[in-house]
Amino acid sequence: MHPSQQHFFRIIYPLRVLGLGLGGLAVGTVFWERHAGSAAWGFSLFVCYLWPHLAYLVSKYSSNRYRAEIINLVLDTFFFGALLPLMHFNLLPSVLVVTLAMMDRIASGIRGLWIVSLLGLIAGALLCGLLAGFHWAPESSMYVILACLPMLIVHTLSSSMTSHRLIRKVTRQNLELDALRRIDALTGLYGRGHWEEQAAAALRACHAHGAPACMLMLDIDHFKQINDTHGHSVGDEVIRALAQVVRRNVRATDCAGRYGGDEFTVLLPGMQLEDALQIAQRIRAQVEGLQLRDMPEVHFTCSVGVACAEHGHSDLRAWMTAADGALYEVKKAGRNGVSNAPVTAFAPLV
Ligand SMILES: Nc1nc2c(ncn2[C@@H]2O[C@H](COP(=O)(O)OP(=O)(O)OP(=O)(O)O)[C@@H](O)[C@H]2O)c(=O)[nH]1
Repeated sequence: MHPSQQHFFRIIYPLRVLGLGLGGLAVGTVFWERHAGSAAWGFSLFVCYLWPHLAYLVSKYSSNRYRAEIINLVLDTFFFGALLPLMHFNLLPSVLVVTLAMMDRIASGIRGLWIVSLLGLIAGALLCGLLAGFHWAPESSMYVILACLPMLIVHTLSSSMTSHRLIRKVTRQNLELDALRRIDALTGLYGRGHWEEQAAAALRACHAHGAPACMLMLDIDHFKQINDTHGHSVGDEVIRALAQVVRRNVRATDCAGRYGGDEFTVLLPGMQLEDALQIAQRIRAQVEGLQLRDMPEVHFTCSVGVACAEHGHSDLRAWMTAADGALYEVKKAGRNGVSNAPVTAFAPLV
């Protein structure tokens, strides 16, 4: 059973007991004022104080509990409809019963429930009106108004609490979804989208006030061969191991991401080229010395392109192209190395 359905079954019984119990107070006051007969009293006592327990037992022992509970919800409104002519359409309790019942059914989110319930309510009112007669006495006395208040107050507060819980749950799930979007599942490094956002912000800071920043672009050498020789799961292990090396060598303020496949990008805000090259060399050397625990015979290396943010980079793509160009140079020169994009002198606009 889906957790949301379990929750639905858990709360519907106490809510029905409470709602109908308080509703019975209002109905009873109207009946008392108009000296209702025993049939009307008997019916309202059944609806308000017996039916909630009966509905619970019916759904509990039903083979399809969800369906049984939906039928119960429609039957609820059929009974509410029947109470309207018995109350001679006393205005306040009638309006409250119809409005609150419809509110609950709309809020349940169950498709079509409110419309079927509305039909059930009209059917109940018509049937009971035909049997007991249609009498019209809409004035609500002060006693009836007072008797309606508990139902109104409790319903309003419980609806607000439900909305409050729902909003908190949706907010929490949105945060979790956001974390999933930001983090690469295989390596735990940032994913491409988040990394690009951070890198674009660093480039904007460079344009705005000359804040330095460097980017490393890493690619595992002959990774396809590793996959082909040892299998995809060893390939994944290699990716994870490289990610660990990257993580060990960056600061908390840096942003290390897996850009896709066997390609990694590291953003180093506030860093000059010399320092960035040192970090790149350190990562490259540590990757060269890596040994997988279960596959010590697998060795691999990586190539790194380094590029500093420049005013001449019109956008992130241009900055990444510079780092990619440096990476290409390393690959061309035989791999397992580090290279940087040529630094262009900044010519101020006149
Ligand atoms: N195991 C594994 N393989 C992946 C994953 N994503 C991409 N790949 C593979 O990574 C390989 C990438 O190879 P290429 O970038 O074409 O080239 P390479 O073999 O690394 O060669 P060079 O980059 O030129 O040194 C492809 O075979 C992809 O199928 C992944 O998540 N796990």
